[in-house]
Amino acid sequence: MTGALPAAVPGRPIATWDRPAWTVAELVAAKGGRTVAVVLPALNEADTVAGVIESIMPLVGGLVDDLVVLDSGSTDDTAGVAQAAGARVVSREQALPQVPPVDGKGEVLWRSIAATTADIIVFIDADLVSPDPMFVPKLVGPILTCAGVELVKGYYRRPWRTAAQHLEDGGGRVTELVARPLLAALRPELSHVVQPLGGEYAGTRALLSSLPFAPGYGVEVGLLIDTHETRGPAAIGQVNLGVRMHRHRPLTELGVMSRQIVGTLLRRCGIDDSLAPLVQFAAATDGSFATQVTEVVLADRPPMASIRRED
Ligand SMILES: O=c1ccn([C@@H]2O[C@H](COP(=O)(O)OP(=O)(O)O)[C@@H](O)[C@H]2O)c(=O)[nH]1
Ligand SMILES: O=C(O)[C@@H](COP(=O)(O)O)O[C@H]1O[C@H](CO)[C@@H](O)[C@H](O)[C@H]1O
Repeated sequence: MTGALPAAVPGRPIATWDRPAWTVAELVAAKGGRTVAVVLPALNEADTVAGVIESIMPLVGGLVDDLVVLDSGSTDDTAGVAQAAGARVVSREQALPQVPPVDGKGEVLWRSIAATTADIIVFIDADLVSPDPMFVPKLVGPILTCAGVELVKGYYRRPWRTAAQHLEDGGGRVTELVARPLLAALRPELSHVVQPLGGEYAGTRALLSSLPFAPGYGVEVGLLIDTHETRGPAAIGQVNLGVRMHRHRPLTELGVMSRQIVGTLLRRCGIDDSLAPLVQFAAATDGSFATQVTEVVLADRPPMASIRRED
């Protein structure tokens, strides 16, 4: 069922489904008693979260057993919009009451393991624009049909709206300028993962609850490296989801994201990080430059399996 594997690179290639052809009915049959949860991490996504939920709702009750929005401390109406669209909304505090929450994407993905009991968890970003309803089926396909696969990363074209509203590939700036070059340098066996930072991926509960979760935007690269380290390349798959469009943050915010990703990546590779904050410079209208300092936090959350829960 796999597509053509990528050309051989150092280490074993990652199993790649370039033209996934499973039908939803085939996947429902393949579940065999396993349960599937879809989790949308959401921080102030009131504008887009309903559209993402609507793309998944037709699967609820069949392929999907639980559709959860893990609210990341939103100050807009993300929770209200998500609930009205039919998702179950869980706050960080509700997910794990006995552990005070910290900010960041990694925190909500970690807490989502406690917020659902599903055997397979699919993460889908809540800032997607017109997501394809087949994202979730394609992501769970390899896990449901291919024994041993425990983490499936989505990959896609990432068109970028230019001023002329033309679509041209240009998304994934941190992926192309930071994550991919650093992985080539430090973990070449992961060089052929097309979207190492991609926010659309599926994992088994057994895997996800056994790993630490890096904070903030380091979570994806941390899980990818840890899965490779602990389970080997055969546990990782990647599947072509077609086209993905999302909200694009300004460069300064991606600089902060990059600092987090670099810190996590270095630490996972046994290289000390200075823990120095990121200092950025914003040009003022009078020609001067104002500094903006952002601290980096690299403390992981421990594997959820090690947390005693107050049920
Ligand atoms: O502290 C955070 C930061 C991000 N997110 C969510 O994680 C996903 C991806 O984050 P973002 O859109 O900021 O990354 P980008 O896709 O722009 O690179 C989105 O659904 C965010 O709402 C979150 O839940 N908590
Ligand atoms: O890939 C990237 O370079 C960044 C930023 O993407 P864009 O340059 O705004 O398309 O997005 C990554 O990081 C996000 C946060 O973890 C994820 O949600 C995206 O899926 C991931 O691609």
